[in-house]
Parts: sequence; structure tokens; C-alpha cells
Amino acid sequence: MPRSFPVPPHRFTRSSTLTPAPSDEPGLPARRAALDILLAIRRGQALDMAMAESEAFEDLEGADRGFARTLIMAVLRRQNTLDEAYGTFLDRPLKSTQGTVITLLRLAAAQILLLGVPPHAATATTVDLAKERRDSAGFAKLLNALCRRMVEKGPSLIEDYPPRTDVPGWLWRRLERHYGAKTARRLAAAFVQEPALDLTPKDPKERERLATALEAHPLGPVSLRRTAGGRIEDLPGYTEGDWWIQDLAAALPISLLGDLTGQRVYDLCAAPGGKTAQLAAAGAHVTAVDISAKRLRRLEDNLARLGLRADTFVGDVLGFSPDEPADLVVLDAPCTATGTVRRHPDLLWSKKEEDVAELSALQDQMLHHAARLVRPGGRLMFITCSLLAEEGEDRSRAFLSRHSQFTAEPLSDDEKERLGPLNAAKDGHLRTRPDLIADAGGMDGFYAARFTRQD
Ligand SMILES: C[S@@+](CC[C@H](N)C(=O)[O-])C[C@H]1O[C@@H](n2cnc3c(N)ncnc32)[C@H](O)[C@@H]1O
Repeated sequence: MPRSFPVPPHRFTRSSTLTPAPSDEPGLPARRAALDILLAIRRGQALDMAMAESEAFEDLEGADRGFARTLIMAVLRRQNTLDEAYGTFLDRPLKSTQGTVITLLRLAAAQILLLGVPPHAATATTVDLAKERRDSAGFAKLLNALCRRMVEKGPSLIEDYPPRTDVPGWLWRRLERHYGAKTARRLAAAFVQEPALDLTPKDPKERERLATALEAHPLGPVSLRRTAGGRIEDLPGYTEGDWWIQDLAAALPISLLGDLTGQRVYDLCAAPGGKTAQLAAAGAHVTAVDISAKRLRRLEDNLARLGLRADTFVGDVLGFSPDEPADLVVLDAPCTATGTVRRHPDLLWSKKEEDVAELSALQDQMLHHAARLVRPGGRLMFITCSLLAEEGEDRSRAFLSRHSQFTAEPLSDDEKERLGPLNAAKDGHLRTRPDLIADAGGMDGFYAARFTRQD
């Protein structure tokens, strides 16, 4: 039986930082940044925002930055497993108010059990970081002892925890119900995989040339997949605006809309603009609507780099009432984003069961409003990056039952054949999943359905 360690009483203090170690050990700044960002996420910030706002992360360069990111992703992806691992040696669980200690333990466990970091480096830096902060300084000895126990046991400590350990119960139940136990297990395994970098060329005719220049390969109807690393801004064609970053699955829905030349398109919930860029590059006259002025500015910057244009409208979709109806309305609705947990593993912990009902009600409302913006004979495309039927297949069915002037426009046999293993829909529309094309690196989970207005 492993020996258990008593947990020291929690000492609450207002300021969190003590003096940093006078000379940092190598690797300490990267771990400090990882701790900083994980604590910000614990306070409710989204991963992207926490990374963008962390000064400790900003100060890192090259390999240190990469290491900090690896640590953060490992902790977020395997959080429950890591808690189980160090928890084995505690005689009672830590209190949730002991956030810094918990996060330091997760970081230590990730280094020792998942990432093969030399034991001394993982242990010494964990203790040093603990000593720097008031809310963890009193736990330095405990942390040291727990690190040693994890080092003694090694990775065998976590080998019995299947990937589903790291999927919250509410999400697991839904995946199992909708896809079956086998696929749910595959999805859980896919959630911890590092996604590849996918790019969408602005000009489809340039795909082959760009593939060679970027050391990438064509995948799916429009995308390029690159597995090598490197700074995005340094890649060939970035400055020239030849491509933008967009997951293979995210690029599929718009690729299913045929010739868009000259069409009036309202792109609802448009930022940061991957789909706006596709629509504009295909020759549509696009109005991009988003509630976030900041995200819409990013969309404008992205379009400017690409030499594309769209009108923009900052505001709630539900208040968007243009004079003219559209040939096509694209609604990429807010959702749990459970299809993107490979990139945003913080979603596993920030999203809650109650969000599902709230978001699906909002999707119904937005679909209802979007329908009023479509001209007779025009089309509506509903998209979410969720794996949940409540935010995909169920919403399509509910929409059709309440909007008799719309009919579904399912994928044709030709389209199904072209999509091949990229599509796993059972309702005739598009359903992608992270466990599909696993050997080629997987893809995000999306749902997309096309509707046509009859009258
Ligand atoms: C899934 S993202 C859109 C991704 C985008 N279509 C793309 O391809 O890059 C959802 C967007 O919906 C926006 N949003 C959320 N609620 C909204 C609302 N009520 N009205 C307008 N935009 C909203 C968010 O700001 C976010 O940018």
C-alpha cells in the first residue's frame, strides 16, 4: 500500500506572490508561465485569452514557449488522470480552494508521468515554484514528497486509467448515447491528440503549388495539412495572403455550397472569419455579423492580409435586420465547441451540463431569426463545432418542424462520395468527428445542415 501524506491546513493570504528565486533554474520560467496560465483558466479565463494575456508566457522564447504550451495542454487534457495519480498518496483530497497546490501537483504529475521530464528537474522546479507563492509556500515539503512518490511509481501509476477518465460525466453520457460506447471511447482517445496545422488556400488552383512550398499535403476537398512546426508568420505565402489557418473540418461546410459568385451572403456569428474568407474568396458579397467588436476586428485584419473584403456589422444576430434578404445565410452558431477540445482542452472543464440546454435554445432562436433573412428560393446553412446531437441533428429536426417553408437539402451521392471518410452523418447532412481519419491526424467535430426556402 502506498504511504499517505497528511495535508497541511490551508493558510489563506491575500497576496499570492513571494519573492521569486534570485536566479532561475533552467526551465523554471516556462513552468512559471504554465502555472500562471493554468491558474488564470481556473479563475474562468479561456485558454487563448489566458495565453495572450500572460506576461510570463510573453517573455518566453522558442523552446521554453513550446515547453510551457506542452505542459498546459498535458494538464488540461489529462486533468482527472493526473488528479487520480497524485491523489493515490494523499489521505484526504485537497480542498478546491487550494488551487495553486492542485495546479502545481498536476504540472508535476504531467512532467513525471506523461512527458518523461527528468525526475530531479520536475521535482526541484515544483518545489521552487511552490516557495515563490504565499498560497503554496507552506506546501513545499508535501509537494516534494508527492513528487518523489510519483517518481518511484513512474508511468505505471496511470496506465489503468482509460481516456474516458478525462471526459466529464455529462459529456461522456451524451457521446455514448449519441454515438455508442465504442465511438465514444474513440472520441475520448482522440481528444488528447495534438491536432495538425490545416490551411485553406485562397485560390483552390494554387493548392498543389502551396502544398510543395509549405511542405504540406492536400487533404479533403480544399485543405492543406502540415505536420512540421515553425512560426506561422514565417511560412511561405503568409505575408502574401495566400492561405489562412482553418481546420479541415471547419472548411468543409462552405465547400458544400457550390458556386457563390455574386451571391449576397449574410455570415452570422462570423468572427474570426475562416468561413467569411471562404465565402469572399468564392466571389460572394458578404456581410459578416458578430457580437464581439474585438473578434470582428480580428476578422477584418485577417481579410486585409488575404486581400479579401466583406462588410461588417457589430451586434447581436437577433438584432440584425438588413433591408434586403440574402441568397444565402450562414449561421455558425455559438455552441459548447465540444468538437474542438483537441485545440481547446479547457472547454472540457469550463463548459457545464446546463450550458447545453441554454445554447441549444439560443441556436433555435438564431435559426428562427436567420430564416427570416433568406429570400424565397434562397438557402440557409446551419453550422456548429459541437459533437452533441442537441446542438446539431436535433436542432435541424426542430427547425424543419417549425419552419414549413424550408426543406432540407441533404448531401448528394456525389458529395458523399467526395467526402468519403470525412463524413459520418446519419441524417443526410455533414457530421465530422475528431476520431475520423485518425491515421491522418484526425479533424475537428462539426455539424452542418443545408436548407432551402421554398416560397
Ligand atoms: C463558432 S464562432 C464563429 C466562427 C466563425 N464563423 C469562423 O468561421 O471563423 C461563434 C461566434 O459567434 C459570436 N456570437 C456569439 N453570440 C452572438 C450573438 N448573439 N450575435 C452575434 N454573434 C454572436 C461569437 O463572438 C463568436 O465569434
